Amino acid sequence: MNYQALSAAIKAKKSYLCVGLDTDLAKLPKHLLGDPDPVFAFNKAIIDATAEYAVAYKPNIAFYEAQGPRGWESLQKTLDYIPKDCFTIADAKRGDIGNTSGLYARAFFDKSAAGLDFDAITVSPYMGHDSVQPFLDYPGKWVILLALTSNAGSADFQRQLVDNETQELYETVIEKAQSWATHEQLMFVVGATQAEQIAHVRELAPRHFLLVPGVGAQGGSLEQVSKNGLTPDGGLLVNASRSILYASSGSDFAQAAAAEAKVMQQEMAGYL
Ligand SMILES: O=C(O)c1cc(=O)[nH]c(=O)n1[C@@H]1O[C@H](COP(=O)(O)O)[C@@H](O)[C@H]1O
Repeated sequence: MNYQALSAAIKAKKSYLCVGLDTDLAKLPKHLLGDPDPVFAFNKAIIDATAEYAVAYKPNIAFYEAQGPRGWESLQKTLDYIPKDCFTIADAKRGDIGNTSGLYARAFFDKSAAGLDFDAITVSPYMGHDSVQPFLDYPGKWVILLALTSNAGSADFQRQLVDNETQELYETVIEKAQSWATHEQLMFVVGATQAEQIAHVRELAPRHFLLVPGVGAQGGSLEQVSKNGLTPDGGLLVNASRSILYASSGSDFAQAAAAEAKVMQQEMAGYL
C-alpha cells in the first residue's frame, strides 16, 4: 500500500489505529485452546471484530517465532486473512550487514520466497545505511525505522548527545535516514510514552508517517500524540496491542476488542 492509499484509508475510515497482533498462547481464551490453530482462530476473530475501526495490523513476529513452525504457519494464515485495504507491518526489528538484510527483506516482502508479503517491516538503524538499504530496494515496500522507542531503555542510547553534543542520537537517526528514502517509503517509530518529543519529531520529519506504539497498556496519551503528530495526510499510525487483544479473557473477547478499538477510533475521528 502506497502513501496516497494509506492517507486515503485514514480519511475514509476516520482512523489511524493499528491493531498489534501480539498473540500470546498463554493469554488466549480457554475455549480456543482445542482449535487446531488457536493463534489463527484468535487473530481471525480479532480481525473480524476490529477491521471496521483499524487501518493497519502489526503482527509482532516474536510471538509467532516463539511457537516454531506452527507459529510461522499461524502468521502466514493471519497475513493472508487481513483485509487487502489494511496496511500490514511485520514488527520484526531486523537489520544486519547488507547480504543478510537482503534475506530478511526477502523473507518478509517476497511472497514467492517464504510466502509472506507485508507492506512494511520495523528495522533497527544502528548498523547504518547499508543495513537498511536492502529493505528499501523493494519498490512499494516500507521501512519503519526505530527512532525514539517507548521503553525506559530508550534513554540509554537514543537520548544520548552526539555530533559534538549538539543533538541526541535519535535526532541524528531521523535526519540522516531522510537522505536514504522519502516519506513515501520510510516511517519512524516514536513511542507514545515520549509524547512531548513527538512535536519535535514532527519538526524534524514534517511529512513522514510515525508509527506510535505505547498507548493502552504502556500508558501513553492518544490525545497528546494526535495533537503533536497528525499531518494533513494523516501522518500517524497509533498501535495498541494488549489493550485491544486482551480486553476480555472470556468468550466475549472479540466483542470486547471491538468495543476497545471503537473507542480509540472515535477519539481519533475527533482529532482528524
Ligand atoms: O516497533 C514497535 O512496534 C515498538 C516500538 C516501541 O518503541 N515500543 C513498542 O512497544 N513497540 C511494539 O508495540 C507493541 C506494543 O504493545 P502494547 O504495549 O501491548 O500495546 C509491541 O508489539 C511492541 O513490541
